[in-house]
Amino acid sequence: MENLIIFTVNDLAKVTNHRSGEIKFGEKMLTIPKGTDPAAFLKTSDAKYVLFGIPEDIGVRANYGRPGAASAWKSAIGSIANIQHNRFCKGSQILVLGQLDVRQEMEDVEDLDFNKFDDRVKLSQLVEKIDKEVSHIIFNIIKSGKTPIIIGGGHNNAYGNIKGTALAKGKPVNAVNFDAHSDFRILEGRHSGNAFSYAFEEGFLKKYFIFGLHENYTSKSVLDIIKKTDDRVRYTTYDSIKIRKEKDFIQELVNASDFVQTDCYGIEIDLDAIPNIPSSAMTLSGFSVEELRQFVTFFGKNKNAAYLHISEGAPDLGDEKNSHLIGKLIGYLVTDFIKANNSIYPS
Ligand SMILES: N=CN[C@@H](CCC(=O)O)C(=O)O
Repeated sequence: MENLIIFTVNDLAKVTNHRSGEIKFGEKMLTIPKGTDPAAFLKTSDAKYVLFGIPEDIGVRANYGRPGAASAWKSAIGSIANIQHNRFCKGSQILVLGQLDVRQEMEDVEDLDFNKFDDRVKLSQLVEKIDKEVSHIIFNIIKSGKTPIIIGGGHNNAYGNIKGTALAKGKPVNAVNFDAHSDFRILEGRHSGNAFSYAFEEGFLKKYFIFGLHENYTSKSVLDIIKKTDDRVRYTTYDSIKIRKEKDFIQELVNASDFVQTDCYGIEIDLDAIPNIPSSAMTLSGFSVEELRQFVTFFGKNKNAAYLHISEGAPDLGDEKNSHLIGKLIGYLVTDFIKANNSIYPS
């Protein structure tokens, strides 16, 4: 895991705002001790959950999107460190592994232009490079018996999560994706819009459920492909649940769960499904934060939940004075997941 920037105990101290009489997550979360091999430490650590950041937006750039998702990790770790450690959720269950080292790659893409074919090829090649690193790190976390909590980055990283999980489990895995988009676009070179189609095509993804697809942003060709693979790829639309009210939110959670829980599954979240959250494909219409939290709680309390990935949040695209809000939202989702997951595996 050489392309990893380890999050040290000093880094944690810097982002934790200490107050007397209170205990914050930052005072309880574990870090990799200096000079220790992270892969070896993972195997011996008591933590059940491993926090891993991917501060990149190269996949978003390769998908003609608006950069900014690289800033979510910093915002998230700053918020998570300041959550209260109490009877409801304990920071000591979390090991903060660190972030993928994408500094050079982020510099390399600064002047690339999506409209130029050669630049697009370069962007996709860099996404493939990140895919390899992500899958290797996720493989190591899962092999050590821990549950990864991944903070993106673009939704391109779903590919590495799925591949790493499948390789660690020795079989293809399932995924449930809370998203306005299918990310099942054609195999035209890697980007943030085709993580699931690549993982499916390459045999790492067995069954895939897209929860809350926006009908306006899903092409006829993708809908046709999904229709042909109904035994393995299914969806429910946001419009059918919240606008036309043809379907019930809770019943749809149950349907999605019945579909994916037959095997290990990843929980994928794209924050562009939530109104007003700064992201590349930001929207004013979509599920509420509370519905997203219910979704995470519902899927997190299943023994087959293998990981949680929160992607596409882009504090840099939002109001400078409130850039902490995405981190705060991510903090809620992380603790919802841990609380739900703990209810099936109490420590
Ligand atoms: N992961 C997001 N994929 C969406 C949004 C693209 C964007 O605007 O960034 C898609 O490909 O449609």
